[in-house]
Amino acid sequence: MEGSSLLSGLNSGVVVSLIAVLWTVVWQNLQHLQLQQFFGRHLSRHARRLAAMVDPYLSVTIAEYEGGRMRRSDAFEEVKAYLSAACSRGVRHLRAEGSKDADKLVLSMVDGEEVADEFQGATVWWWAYSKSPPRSDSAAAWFGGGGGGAQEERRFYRLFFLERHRELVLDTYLPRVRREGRAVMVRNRQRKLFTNISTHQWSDGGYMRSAWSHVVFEHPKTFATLAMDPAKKKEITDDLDMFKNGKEYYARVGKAWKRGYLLYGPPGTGKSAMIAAMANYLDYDIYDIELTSVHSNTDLRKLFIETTSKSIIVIEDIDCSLDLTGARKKKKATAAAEDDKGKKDAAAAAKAAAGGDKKDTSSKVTLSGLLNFIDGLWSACGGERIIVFTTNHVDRLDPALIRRGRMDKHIEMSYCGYEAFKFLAKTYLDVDEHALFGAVGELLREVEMTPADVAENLTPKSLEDNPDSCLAALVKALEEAKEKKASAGNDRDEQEDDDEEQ
Ligand SMILES: Nc1ncnc2c1ncn2[C@@H]1O[C@H](COP(=O)(O)OP(=O)(O)OP(=O)(O)O)[C@@H](O)[C@H]1O
Ligand SMILES: [Mg+2]
Repeated sequence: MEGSSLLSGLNSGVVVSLIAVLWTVVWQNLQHLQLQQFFGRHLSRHARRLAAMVDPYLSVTIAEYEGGRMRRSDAFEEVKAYLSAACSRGVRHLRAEGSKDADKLVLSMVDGEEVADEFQGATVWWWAYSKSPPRSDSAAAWFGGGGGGAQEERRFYRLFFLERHRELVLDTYLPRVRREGRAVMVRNRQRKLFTNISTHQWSDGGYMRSAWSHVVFEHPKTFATLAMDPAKKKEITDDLDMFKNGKEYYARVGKAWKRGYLLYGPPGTGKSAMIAAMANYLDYDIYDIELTSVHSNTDLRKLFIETTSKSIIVIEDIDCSLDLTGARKKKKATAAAEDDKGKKDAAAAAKAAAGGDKKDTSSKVTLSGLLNFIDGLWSACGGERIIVFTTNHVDRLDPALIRRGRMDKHIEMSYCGYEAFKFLAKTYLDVDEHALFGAVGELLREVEMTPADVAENLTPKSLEDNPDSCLAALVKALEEAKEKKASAGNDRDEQEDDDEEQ
């Protein structure tokens, strides 16, 4: 009793100083023994515990998931990035991830590691730890496959500091950590291409890490290699610039910071290529949603909430992946099956028809669910998102879906014109002028050929190929397409005559 009252009577600051002196002596001796690395960590932890008896430590815990576990915490990522710089100094066991620079690694502490940081004369300690998710092993095994790794543990960073540094740490140090963490993240950022994990594989109620899995996005397509009318291209890049720099504008007019693009046109006209070019231009991530594997409107919302800002959310072939208007739509899609051009829709219609009977595999995402996804209350979460829909048949889409305000900009991707051809010739063959350009221009006016087909014809197929042979191949392909078109026209005329006679 006497001892404890004596201890409590002492000024806590004096005790800490005493311990610090003792500690320095022990430390310097240990250095000679080269055991500092090993003992240092353990002793420092014990010394801290001892000191905590008289001058209590406070702690702040930063969890990987917050807000009802719906979204990965930004603060966690920022602390992780901040510590990656500190890590190279004092930590012995590190976790490594790839970075933008192919030769470099981004390092972070493994669980159980601790690192000290100095700030304006105060020492603070960061400790990384994790906890197992509270659910059964069988459920964990179930979700093992997805890139989200649902069986993985929940991770935390805990910051310890002395009570007398409370204000300094909370008001100055932590905001600085977040700021610096963000700067490190920008430096190391690799762009990612996300795809949604089928909702059938989501956890039912248990702890779930992510609804998305991702790969590093490394598509080479840029606006510089996208063949289209230069004026149109400029219009699109200007629009993207306005969006990217429009934070204040959107706040002023009271709109969520997002923009919808509808890309429509025949297959092979560069819709997907345009999305890749947009992502490269803006330096955004891409979230590619496969709607057929989204089970319900609620799941769609969850997917949306998990997207981060500075991203492009893409739904390709929107008319095929969603049965927007029920039975009427299905009939239309089946009719399209007879249409030569609608091969893709036919496959999708067949898939929808086959899937329609099996209740648990069909998507129950509805038009209203999708509209809510685009401009409901949730769409304002996070900000700075572009939503892109692509379709081959714009006329099949519900007007509500594509009205301005939802899909703000409609971009038609069309067959290859002369300007686009010249651009492709320059890109693929490095020629600005050629005797065959005139013939190609003439033919392109008469037959419709997609930029994808033109590009394929201009691609050298062997070492002997040169601009002359590639352009000749293109002219040949265009002439064949013209003949085919003419004979198809003749056949149709004959058929019509027969019908009339009958
Ligand atoms: N305008 C273009 N400029 C340069 N390359 C193009 C262009 N259009 C298409 N291509 C090339 O043709 C190929 C097919 O294009 P892409 O996949 O973008 O077509 P799409 O419009 O998305 O077709 P689908 O409707 O079938 O999805 C790509 O390799 C792309 O690089
Ligand atoms: Mg495409």
